[in-house]
Amino acid sequence: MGEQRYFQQGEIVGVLPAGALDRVLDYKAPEGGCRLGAFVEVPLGPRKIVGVVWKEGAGTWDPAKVRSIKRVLEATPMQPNMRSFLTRAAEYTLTPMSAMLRLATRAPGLGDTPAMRKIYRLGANVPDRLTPTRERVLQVLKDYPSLSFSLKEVADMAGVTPSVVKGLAKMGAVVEADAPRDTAYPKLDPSYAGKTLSPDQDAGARQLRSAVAAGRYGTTLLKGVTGSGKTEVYLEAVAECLAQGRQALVLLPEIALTSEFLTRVEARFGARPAEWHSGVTMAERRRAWKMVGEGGAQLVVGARSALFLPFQNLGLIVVDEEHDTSYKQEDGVLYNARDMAVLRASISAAHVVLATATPSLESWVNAEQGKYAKLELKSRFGPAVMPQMRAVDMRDQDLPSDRWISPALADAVRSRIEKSEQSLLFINRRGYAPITLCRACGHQIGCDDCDARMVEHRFLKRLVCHQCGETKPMPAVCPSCEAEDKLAPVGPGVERLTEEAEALFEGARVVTLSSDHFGSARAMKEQIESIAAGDADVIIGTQLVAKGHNFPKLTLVGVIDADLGLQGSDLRAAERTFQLMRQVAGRAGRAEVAGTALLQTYQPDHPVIRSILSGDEDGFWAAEAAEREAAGVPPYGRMAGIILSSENVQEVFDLGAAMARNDGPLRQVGATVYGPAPAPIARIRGRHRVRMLVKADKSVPLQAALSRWTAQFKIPNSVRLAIDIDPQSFF
Ligand SMILES: Nc1ncnc2c1ncn2[C@@H]1O[C@H](COP(=O)(O)OP(=O)(O)OP(=O)(O)O)[C@@H](O)[C@H]1O
Ligand SMILES: [Zn+2]
Repeated sequence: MGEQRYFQQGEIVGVLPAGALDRVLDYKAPEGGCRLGAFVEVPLGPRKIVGVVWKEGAGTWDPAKVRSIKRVLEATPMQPNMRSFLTRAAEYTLTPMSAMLRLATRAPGLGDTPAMRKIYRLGANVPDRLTPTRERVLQVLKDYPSLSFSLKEVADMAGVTPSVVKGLAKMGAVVEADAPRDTAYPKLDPSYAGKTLSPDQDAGARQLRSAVAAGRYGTTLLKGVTGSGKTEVYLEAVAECLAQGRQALVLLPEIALTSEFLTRVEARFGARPAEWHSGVTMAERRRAWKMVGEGGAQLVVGARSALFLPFQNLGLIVVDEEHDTSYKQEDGVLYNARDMAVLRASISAAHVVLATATPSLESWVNAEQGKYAKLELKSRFGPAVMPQMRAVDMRDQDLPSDRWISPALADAVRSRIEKSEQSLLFINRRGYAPITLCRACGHQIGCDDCDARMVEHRFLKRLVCHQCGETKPMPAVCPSCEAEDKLAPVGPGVERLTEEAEALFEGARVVTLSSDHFGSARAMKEQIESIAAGDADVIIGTQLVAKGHNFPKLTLVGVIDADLGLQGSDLRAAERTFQLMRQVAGRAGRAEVAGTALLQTYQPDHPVIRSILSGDEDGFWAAEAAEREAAGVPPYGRMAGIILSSENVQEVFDLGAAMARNDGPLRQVGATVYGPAPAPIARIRGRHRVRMLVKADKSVPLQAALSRWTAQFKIPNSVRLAIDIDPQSFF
């Protein structure tokens, strides 16, 4: 990376402010000058905000009136390829540049002066009296001359109280010094301890290694059945990247998966990488951000926002479980991390590995068309075989309306308990019951601010709105007719299923895995580890368990409601159900004993259920692709969701109608706008919501047309307009 252009003090530069005005503004370079790309603090009105020196100044202002940059922040200047990434990501997602830059400056304490900490080293003086505790301290410092210890660390290692160390410092036998708080991550060694790979895995690893070694942009779809060892294979791509001296990023869809992954990285490379997600401390996040920028972090494991870290020399991005819907950010800046990973890699000459057992249709089509290279692992690693999948036809099962575990499934669970094997019962619904109904008047308890029912959570002892997060206690009487003792739960959630399982399988250890049940990432990690160690007989879980976990004793998976995802009008309903069912089933039989998956369904002949059971994946994708192509929807056509919201219902409908009428810029490129219509969830947090859908051919330059279209309207401050390119959800 070459040094970027330098501006002398007083030269006019253009600064893009983060998260404020969406414009590059002129400032004077401060005392000492600044480089292009520098992170700076500038005055904006009465405020001070962080920005980046984006380009030369426009010079259109009276130089006497141009204000000066306050100061240059301690951070490596942003590189040109990061600036083009942000620019292109903003163009693609129709996001204001300043909001985009905000994603790239989300380092806690970025504006603070570099934090220092006290470290302790061996001093020149000899203490007047050498007590055993003092001797131990000096010995520790002698043993590790290259480490910088904090007070607590030396004291702990020597097994003394901090005052002993302080005492030695007073005598000059120990030196107290200031050192920067953020330090580089320990070196990862690419040749530390590779596993012996199976022939299939080895061939895959070679293909990925040479793709990374090529040093050019490319994307590989790594499709491997659950338990085939995709992680082991892509870690070889990481090894190659590190050996090339470039940085690597691994994105995981779920924080709960990081801890197991970090352990595997440590086993492979001898040290732990940097971590970036909402579960790490502020101090650690600041360290990660700084070190990624300075090259002191070779590998980052993180959530989607890690894509906006200031990598200096990015050679590889792995998107694990690439089909996962959580890669789509549904709040604020609407972007899909999988697509943005491809964009960032193409700008940085990096390789992308999309790893999954059940690809998204988009990626499957890209691989079929040759845009992505394809790599397949068709069998499980070692003696493990793929689970058998069978339907339980619920029409034949004798079950009262407030029970959900069929006799057939219950028998299967019992036989596993007898053999000390584990069973997993999967239900994709948090809480106790989705509906609370008054049996006197039929009223269903809803959220005050949203057009949504409140979900009873017994564990939290509250009713919770899954749209806005609002909670309230269960009322004593019906809020509508005031009848007493008439409120009843309707339908199952994970907590209610636990209750049923505890009653059915007396004496068995039943454990619930749902995100609501853990106060911290650590608590969840411990629960997952204890299950893996065999401390549970029956696991009741939501979505959380479907992803990536390894429970060696698990041999049975029961899906309580396989039909759940097939309802609704989402164009991806079939795809999602297929992915989810195959993923959940993939938790079974990952070690020696073969696994079975039982799907409870009322529609065993539904084409999607049939293809899930038959395991004819390519057949499923091909049929799904043909249907989408015929309908001209993604990935064969382009779509954008337009969501207008306001507290005033008339205002959103009026604006929506005006937008639909004045669709000239869209029609010009052959795009069509549908709507406006009330959104399926017509009110969230007190705001009324109206949706429109824009459809176009794949070749249409949709973003430009959308910009011209929306620019025609004056959007009142009370209305929020969100444009969702390639929408994944339609609520
Ligand atoms: N070559 C190997 N040597 C030793 N163990 C291996 C090897 N390959 C895979 N394994 C083990 O097999 C298990 C499954 O591997 P891994 O988690 O990588 O599979 P996966 O394809 O990512 O599965 P999923 O899609 O279900 O997440 C792990 O416990 C892993 O350590
Ligand atoms: Zn609500």
